Amino acid sequence: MKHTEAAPDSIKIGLISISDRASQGVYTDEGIPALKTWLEKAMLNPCTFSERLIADESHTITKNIIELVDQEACDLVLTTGGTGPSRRDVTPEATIAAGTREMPGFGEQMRQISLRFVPTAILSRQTAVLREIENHAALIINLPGQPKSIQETLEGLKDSEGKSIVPGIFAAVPYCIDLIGGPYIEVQESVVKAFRPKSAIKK
Ligand SMILES: Nc1ncnc2c1ncn2[C@@H]1O[C@H](COP(=O)(O)OP(=O)(O)OP(=O)(O)O)[C@@H](O)[C@H]1O
Ligand SMILES: Nc1nc2c(c(=O)[nH]1)N[C@H]1C(S)=C(S)[C@@H](COP(=O)(O)O)O[C@H]1N2
Repeated sequence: MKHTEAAPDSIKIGLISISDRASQGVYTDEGIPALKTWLEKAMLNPCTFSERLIADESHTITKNIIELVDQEACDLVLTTGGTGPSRRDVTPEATIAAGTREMPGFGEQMRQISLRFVPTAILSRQTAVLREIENHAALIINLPGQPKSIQETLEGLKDSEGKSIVPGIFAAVPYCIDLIGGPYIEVQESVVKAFRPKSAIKK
């Protein structure tokens, strides 16, 4: 469906929580709820979510990303967890295996943002990729596993009056999805301000 003022494009979003313990029921998964809560607050488009809670297994992560893009036609896939230096943290490599091209700027910006919250931000190896198949493409982004890091990285750092100090990575997502031929994403400006060149803004 093409964008019109009356009917914003609907967007399909895949959410993957990657945690050995949450997937085994040792603790309750907070990753998917935190992702959904933030997206429901930020997105003005109607969204359909496909959710997966899986262990830190490389093959399973790659397979789930590919299924969400190729079979469920997701435009955007967000993962949470498994980006650190522990032996079991394999999300970045599994994401790269599912991608056709890497988008390193997302990881770079996330580490910059996260350094404003935790000195251990540099321990996250998070990245992003495009997966481009015939007639469809998607953006896949890794977020760290700490549930609070989801809002921190997507929304960025704000002052006490809500003014942006460091923009969150979601600011660049709508234009990236435009460029890969996906739906026109509109976001709640008070949550995150999307950056698009003037020529790409639809009235
Ligand atoms: N899906 C989740 N739900 C709730 N809390 C989580 C989740 N993932 C991580 N956490 C919390 O964030 C901390 C750091 O996340 P990290 O991804 O490094 O976990 P981990 O030590 O690899 O363990 P696991 O994969 O079993 O969650 C965890 O120790 C846990 O307290
Ligand atoms: N915004 C933010 N980024 C963060 C964190 C956090 O709490 N907030 N935790 C850091 C820590 S302690 C680690 S080990 C790495 C990797 O986390 P992961 O293995 O849970 O993905 O993310 C880092 N990035």
